[in-house]
Amino acid sequence: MVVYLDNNATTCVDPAVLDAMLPYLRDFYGNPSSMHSFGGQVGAALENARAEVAALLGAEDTEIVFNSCGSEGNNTAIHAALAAQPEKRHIITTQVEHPAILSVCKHLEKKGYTVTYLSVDGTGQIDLMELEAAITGGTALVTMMMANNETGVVFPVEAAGAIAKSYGATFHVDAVQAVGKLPINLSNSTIDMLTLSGHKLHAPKGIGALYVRRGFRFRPFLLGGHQERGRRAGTQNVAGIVALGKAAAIARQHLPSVLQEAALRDTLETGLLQTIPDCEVNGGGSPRLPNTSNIGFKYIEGEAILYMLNREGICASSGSACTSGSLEPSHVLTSMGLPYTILHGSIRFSLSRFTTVAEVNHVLQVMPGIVRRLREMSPFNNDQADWLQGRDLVNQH
Ligand SMILES: Cc1ncc(COP(=O)(O)O)c(C=O)c1O
Ligand code: FES
Repeated sequence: MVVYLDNNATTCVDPAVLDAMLPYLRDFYGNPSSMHSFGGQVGAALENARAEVAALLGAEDTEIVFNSCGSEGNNTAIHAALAAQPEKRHIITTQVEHPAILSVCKHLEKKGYTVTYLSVDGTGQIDLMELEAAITGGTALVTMMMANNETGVVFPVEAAGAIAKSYGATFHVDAVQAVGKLPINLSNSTIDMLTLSGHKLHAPKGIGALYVRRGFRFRPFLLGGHQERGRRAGTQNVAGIVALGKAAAIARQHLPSVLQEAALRDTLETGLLQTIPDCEVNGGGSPRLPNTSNIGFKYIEGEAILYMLNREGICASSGSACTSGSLEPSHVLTSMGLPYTILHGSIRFSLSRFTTVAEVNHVLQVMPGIVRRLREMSPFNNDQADWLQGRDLVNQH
């Protein structure tokens, strides 16, 4: 049995989504831009999908631009915001964004842009006063995530957007983790552009969308053909778009019962906290996504926990060094100022509407034993241990 609790990394394709897309791989292979009706029927499917995605976001159909993934959406949005106000060379983002934002910002700094990275507190939350203090009339863009992929912490985006608007800055939101998990209504919103990604909401990988508010002076990132009303060149991923449309329709139906998902997450979280000493919920003091639980188990390595969980058929993840291939612990947890023991011993469980009570119970059954065994093996089993005092040791992991 595989217990899949890594839904913030990616999700399974909903069987209904697969059924909807298959005909567009097998039978209806026409080009949606073609003049003949064989292609034309494909074009109609695209527009239906666009309407479904728009409905999930409370947007208009024409405000949805299909693309390949969340990373593309984020890159495009930043590019478009800077092109819309080329005289402004200041960007505001946060320290805990996804690399698809942070890497672009680092790159832009080398090109002469100034970037402010807003800090977060111990609960993973930003301070709007810090945004107020940083923003000026010269700020081209404020970009932040709606919900954090590692901790699930939700940012007050509408309030941040109101500040951005009052200074004339473009406001972009990376909602890759939020879409389908939180209600979103862009019809009355401060958001100019919003990124989503299909594979986080039970559509396949390789399809995404960027919402671009009507009237926003958008400059395309990919130049070429006139697809997507000239806003994203390239023959569309028709099957992927149909899949995203179906996934959006299902997500919209499912939204009212997202609270049940939160109940299952809470069962997992409180169960672990009750049975395992010395652990805490990262971001627990902030509003969070209903599906995410990031827990720090002190004195042991997250990677060791993942290894043991894997042997039990349980998929989870850690935002720390080894899994991401870098030598640093999670930039999100580091920005929260968490102690080293937590930084290295944190595990993210992320659920979906397909997660069952039996799966959660399985985790609750095996986790206490795993943590106990690892702690027995660990020489570092209290906060006073010498190794914790030596900062330089941390980077050797
Ligand atoms: C918050 C956030 N933004 C962007 C992305 C990138 O999305 P994609 O994998 O579709 O490029 C992810 C994926 O992990 C994410 O969690
Ligand atoms: S983060 Fe991988 S060993 Fe510490």
